[in-house]
Amino acid sequence: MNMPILSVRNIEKSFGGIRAVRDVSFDVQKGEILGLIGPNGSGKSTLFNCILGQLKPERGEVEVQGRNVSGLRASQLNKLGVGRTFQQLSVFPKMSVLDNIILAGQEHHGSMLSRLFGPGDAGLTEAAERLISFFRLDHLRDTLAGSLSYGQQKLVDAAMAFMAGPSLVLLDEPAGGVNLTMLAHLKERLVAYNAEHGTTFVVIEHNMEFVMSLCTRVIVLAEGEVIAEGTPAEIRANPQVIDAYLGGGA
Ligand SMILES: Nc1ncnc2c1ncn2[C@@H]1O[C@H](COP(=O)(O)OP(=O)(O)OP(=O)(O)O)[C@@H](O)[C@H]1O
Repeated sequence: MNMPILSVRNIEKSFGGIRAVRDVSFDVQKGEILGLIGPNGSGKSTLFNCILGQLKPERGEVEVQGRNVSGLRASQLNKLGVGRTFQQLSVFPKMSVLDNIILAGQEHHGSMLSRLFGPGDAGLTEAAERLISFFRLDHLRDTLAGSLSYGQQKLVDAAMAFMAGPSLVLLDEPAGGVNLTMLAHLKERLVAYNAEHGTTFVVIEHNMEFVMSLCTRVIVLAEGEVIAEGTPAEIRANPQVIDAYLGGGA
């Protein structure tokens, strides 16, 4: 069995009396697209933030490719090939699509990309243009990001995360607020990126259609605990999962 790209071991995180994440453990293999779902308040964001060093868990460890990364900051994780997207867009509305993506590349200076292309702007511009083409945004290259549709901005956001050439990306509700046509495009491009680059994705998502058709495996959290894990078909048919959603009113 190959070494997992991500190992989450016995993570515990409480806020006062609320045990938001309770002894959660799972592995993610290279190239997987793993969905992390669960009713509102089940601990998904807290778990993401513990993995990404934005919250300090009381207990547990996180390993990336066998290396203990507990306590590392986001910028340090970035250098190890771990990227993320946020629920809230991180594009600068008054900058063009191209400049937003180049700027993201500059922030990842010293990352895999600069090892591949060198740190010069020409390399960054070339890489940004490749991602713009990949997401089929060529016609919007010089358009201000703020004037794009929400779904198009989500594509730019993903391109920005991919500028570091990450091997693992955690996507926080990529489908939120995106219309159906753009959703299909986003999903198709994420699957294509995964197939072309072998990039591993871990996806928090409320949109069941999206998550079940995008992901190769799904983990379900309820009240801070993993209650199920399996293929999308297994998860859809799991009575405990159905109960958790109906009980949680989601
Ligand atoms: N900073 C905080 N302070 C206090 N309680 C918090 C904090 N962050 C999260 N919680 C609580 O921890 C629990 C898990 O919340 P979390 O946001 O991780 O769930 P979630 O599954 O991401 O929810 P949603 O799907 O609604 O975003 C909830 O009971 C929430 O109220």
